[in-house]
Amino acid sequence: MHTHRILVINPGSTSTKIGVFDDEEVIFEKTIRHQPDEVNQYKRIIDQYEFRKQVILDELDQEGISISKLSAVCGRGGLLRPIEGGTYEVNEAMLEDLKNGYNGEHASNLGGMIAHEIARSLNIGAYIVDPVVVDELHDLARVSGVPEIPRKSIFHALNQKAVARRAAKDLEKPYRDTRLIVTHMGGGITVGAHAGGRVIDVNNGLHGDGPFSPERAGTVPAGDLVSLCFSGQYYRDEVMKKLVGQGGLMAYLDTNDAREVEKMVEHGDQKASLVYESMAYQIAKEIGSMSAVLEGKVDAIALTGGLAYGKKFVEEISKRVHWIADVLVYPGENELEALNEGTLRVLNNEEVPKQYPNFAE
Ligand SMILES: Nc1ncnc2c1ncn2[C@@H]1O[C@H](COP(=O)(O)OP(=O)(O)O)[C@@H](O)[C@H]1O
Ligand SMILES: CCCC(=O)OP(=O)(O)O
Repeated sequence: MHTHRILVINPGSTSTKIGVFDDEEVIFEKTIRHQPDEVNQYKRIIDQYEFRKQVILDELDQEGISISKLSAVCGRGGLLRPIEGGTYEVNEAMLEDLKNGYNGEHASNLGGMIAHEIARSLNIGAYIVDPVVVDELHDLARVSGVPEIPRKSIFHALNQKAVARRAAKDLEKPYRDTRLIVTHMGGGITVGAHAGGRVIDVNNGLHGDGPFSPERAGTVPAGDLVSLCFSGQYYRDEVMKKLVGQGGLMAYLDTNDAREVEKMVEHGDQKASLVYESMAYQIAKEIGSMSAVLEGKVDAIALTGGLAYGKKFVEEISKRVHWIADVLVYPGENELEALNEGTLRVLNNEEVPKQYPNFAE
């Protein structure tokens, strides 16, 4: 069997991560961090398309990796309609929903689109794996209190699933039989309750739900938000930016880089200390709430994402939740590997790629 060379693309809110794999072996991996000004100059996520694509092509070029040798390209999937997990072929219906941001705006919308463009020029397959809209919510979790606003499943599905499988392996149990609270802490933060191999509850990490994050507001007092919206002071886009992009650490400390915040804390900045500890406090609260979802039967709490590199930050969370279950820490994420594995399963004919439905038909 010949080797499959796969390019995987993971656009996140604060970074673009890329990897090139020969079968399971990574031959190139790079995280390109974006300054807030660099991405915030674009009004809409779709406007970042050319910039992010060029960044990827330039990195490959600098590394001397020719795209002509690729067998497939895989991108992180974005804010599509709710679908089950798995590997999907990028098709026209999907491209349409990604372009229009069917469920909102997030950098992951660009993953499938860029994968498609690169793949099309080479006449090879383009895929997405476990997009951020994977929906396995328990019906109880959907009820918000306002019938017109059901709760939605928008989260780091790809890494939550990958880390949950890894934690289950470390606990020497099948994932299906493991009850976990997985907390992904990146540009956005999501806390998921995993039971029976499904994420039965999770905060919507994008649109004002759960802890605040390096660049998102999380849950805010709803009444005050309504007043702000109708104050006549802001356009819709401006309020949205306060929730996504300019919220959280960005709003209080003018940076979405937790390492910068840690430096401020080290230098005795009281405001930075309060805000950083408050982010850990809110995460711990969300973990506590997911422990109630799992009725206190929790095998482990897994902390992952870029923020999980911060030792003190992890301690701040752990000290408030370690009584629930053991805390396992998996800093960074396995998203590139997970994208590659999902694509390989299709190229090796172990799995048939799923088709994103044409909802217009
Ligand atoms: N070594 C580290 N220590 C503390 N925080 C870190 C470290 N590395 C990355 N981070 C923080 O993690 C966040 C980004 O996480 P990441 O999972 O890469 O985000 P995304 O994929 O959403 O862009 C940033 O706030 C970044 O500063
Ligand atoms: C939309 C949920 C996924 C998410 O927040 O990803 P980032 O942390 O990469 O922005």
